[in-house]
Amino acid sequence: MHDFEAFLAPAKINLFLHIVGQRSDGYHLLQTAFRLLDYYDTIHIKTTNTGIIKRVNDVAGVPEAQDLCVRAALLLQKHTGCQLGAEILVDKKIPMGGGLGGGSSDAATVLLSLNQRWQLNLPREELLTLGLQLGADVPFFIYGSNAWAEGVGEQLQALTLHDAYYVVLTPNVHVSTAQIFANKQLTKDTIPKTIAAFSGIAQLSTENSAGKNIHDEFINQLEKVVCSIYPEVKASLDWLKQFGDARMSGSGASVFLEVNDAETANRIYQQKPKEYFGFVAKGLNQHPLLCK
Ligand SMILES: C[C@@](CO)(OP(=O)(O)O)[C@H](O)COP(=O)(O)OP(=O)(O)OC[C@H]1O[C@@H](n2ccc(N)nc2=O)[C@H](O)[C@@H]1O
Ligand SMILES: Nc1ncnc2c1ncn2[C@@H]1O[C@H](COP(=O)(O)OP(=O)(O)O)[C@@H](O)[C@H]1O
Repeated sequence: MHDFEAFLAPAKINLFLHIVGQRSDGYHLLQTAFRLLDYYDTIHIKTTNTGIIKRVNDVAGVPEAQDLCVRAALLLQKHTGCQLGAEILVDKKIPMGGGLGGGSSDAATVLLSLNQRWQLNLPREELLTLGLQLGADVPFFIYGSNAWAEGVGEQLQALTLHDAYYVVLTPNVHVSTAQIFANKQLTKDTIPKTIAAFSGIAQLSTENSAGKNIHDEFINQLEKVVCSIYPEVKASLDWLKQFGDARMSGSGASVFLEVNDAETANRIYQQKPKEYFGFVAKGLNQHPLLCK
């Protein structure tokens, strides 16, 4: 690992997710609130002068050419004409395809770190536009703070959230995002909400009762459809709901419960059935690479 530098790529959860319309290309227009978590992949990067982009470890289920880290580095290289290269070691901790944004976050971390280490100094806005080419969640991870998002997730506004801890469970199923968005049961014309309405509710901190601070008006509209197709997701959500107002993140399969303190989160987590993968995380206010 000599000469490699480590860069963190945090997970995210969607505190709510509404579908408010559909674009002419079929993509759905969303409203969502993204929250960063202190649960990370680590991307180790060594810059080289060979011009070659190379992933130096195996990642189960992700061929090198499809890895979002590699694709992000190649995109940045092509966009800028940069002659430098990079060796990338991807240390995955965030479950893949679990609605926690790991792949998107890895890509954002590569764009942010190589922008510096290759001394490209592209402004944040340009990186946001580049990131969107790799996935709808990538701009959020480049944005730097928790965010209210619209469009397909690329129209971002900073969101101030109170301190909170999350119990996250990821059932061992692969949810197809495309399949869920194509489902006929999905509500696609929810009346848009305002960031002010969400912020008002999100600021309400509950002193004693767990998980009451995300109001019923702000739900994950993909959750019902995912639960009807994947009983494992429903089971883990039902388990968490014993303790409060649990939600699904993104298009699943991960589910989470927000609580006020680490003690409560750990107490709930310790009771989880052994077959569930999960973790406890603190909500972050800023991306670790973009702390002012
Ligand atoms: C719904 C979110 C919320 O964070 O889910 P997660 O990926 O985090 O679970 C994201 O916006 C997911 O965005 P992204 O990760 O780019 O979606 P993909 O997996 O590439 O999308 C797969 C397919 O789902 C459909 N799709 C996706 C996003 C969207 N806003 N409308 C859609 O209709 C499209 O058919 C697309 O081809
Ligand atoms: N570095 C990476 N980490 C995770 N997934 C990756 C990566 N590169 C490509 N992928 C692909 O992207 C898909 C979505 O990954 P991820 O962002 O973890 O989930 P989600 O979009 O559900 O939040 C994975 O199923 C995987 O095939």
